[in-house]
Amino acid sequence: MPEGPLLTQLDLELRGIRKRYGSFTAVDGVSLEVGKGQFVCLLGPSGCGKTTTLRCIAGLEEPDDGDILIGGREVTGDPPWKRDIAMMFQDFALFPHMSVAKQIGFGLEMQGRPRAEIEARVREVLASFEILPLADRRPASLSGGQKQRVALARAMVTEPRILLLDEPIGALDYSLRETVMLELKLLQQRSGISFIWVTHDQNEAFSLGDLVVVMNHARIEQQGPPEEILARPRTPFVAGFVQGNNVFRGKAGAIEAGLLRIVTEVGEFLVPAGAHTAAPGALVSFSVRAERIIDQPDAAVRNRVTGRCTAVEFFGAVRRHVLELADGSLLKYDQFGALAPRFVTGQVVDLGWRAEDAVLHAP
Ligand SMILES: Nc1ncnc2c1ncn2[C@@H]1O[C@H](COP(=O)(O)OP(=O)(O)OP(=O)(O)O)[C@@H](O)[C@H]1O
Repeated sequence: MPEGPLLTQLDLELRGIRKRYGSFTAVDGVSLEVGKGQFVCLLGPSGCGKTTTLRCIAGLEEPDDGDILIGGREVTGDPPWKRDIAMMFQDFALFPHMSVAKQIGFGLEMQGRPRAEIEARVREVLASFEILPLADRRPASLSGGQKQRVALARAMVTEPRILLLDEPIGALDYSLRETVMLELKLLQQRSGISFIWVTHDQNEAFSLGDLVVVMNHARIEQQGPPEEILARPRTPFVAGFVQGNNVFRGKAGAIEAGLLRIVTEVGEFLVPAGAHTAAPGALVSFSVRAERIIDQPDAAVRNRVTGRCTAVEFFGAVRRHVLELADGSLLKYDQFGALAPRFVTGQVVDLGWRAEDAVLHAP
């Protein structure tokens, strides 16, 4: 196939990557396209295959099937050092006996660059990561945040096309993470290097990623910009995994005026049918976000339920009410701002949502 302009613009392309360990399939047909300088987050629960996918991209694992292209060039059988990538691990893997300046220059030394060039480049990187005063220190004397910057500087100094990061801020104190995330995003944008960032933390993925790739059981369930994944979860797994969704399952009824009727244990609801053609009686699922729930809905609100409030929780700017429905399932209703709670534990209330606020999942 001729190499068109579109192909060469991609920093990374995975075509049907499959990796087995004995009879266990850790990655099952993963395909992904990463544009120039994109920030991609691989998100999913423990064991879903994120790290194995990253290790295949790095060349630390060889896939059983599929192709890997970096910068439009096939690299599937190449060793890591021939791939125009760098990696950063959760424990940072700094060399304990080397000064900060020395380890930042290490990759350039390995490339056999002239000494003067290495010195100049290391100073430049130390300055841009604001760690010049740490140049002569050893890793043992650095704080977690400082180690993180050194590891990142070391990974980015050779200007790889792609930086692969496995839970890179997982070891940092929670209070540090927000600042570090902001810094990392700015550094990534300035560098133009694509980041492939593995995390099980959806806050990280949604605040950093241009593209979020949600994995489950060795496969990609959904990929897209964060807004799209939040607003339009494609499967019940994605809807359930992403905070704040209420997921309902039921049987498909008729479609009228573009709305599919769904019969559940707690009532009948109308959901925009979109392009879906669910046969009557087919099992289907849909979700509605907690902030879309309406308290004391008026007659125009066609989807309605009754629930008993079991808890009122408060996180940051959101007050979440948890209600038990007739079948024992729980419904979340979020209220924004530091307003008084709408109701108290034990109270039985009517709630609803507009049909257009519900999202039908793919069959
Ligand atoms: N070398 C190996 N031999 C056998 N099984 C493995 C090997 N490496 C990974 N696995 C299995 O493959 C599956 C996917 O592992 P992977 O590390 O990719 O998951 P993950 O999504 O990164 O999880 P976590 O967030 O816990 O790191 C797991 O069930 C794991 O036990």
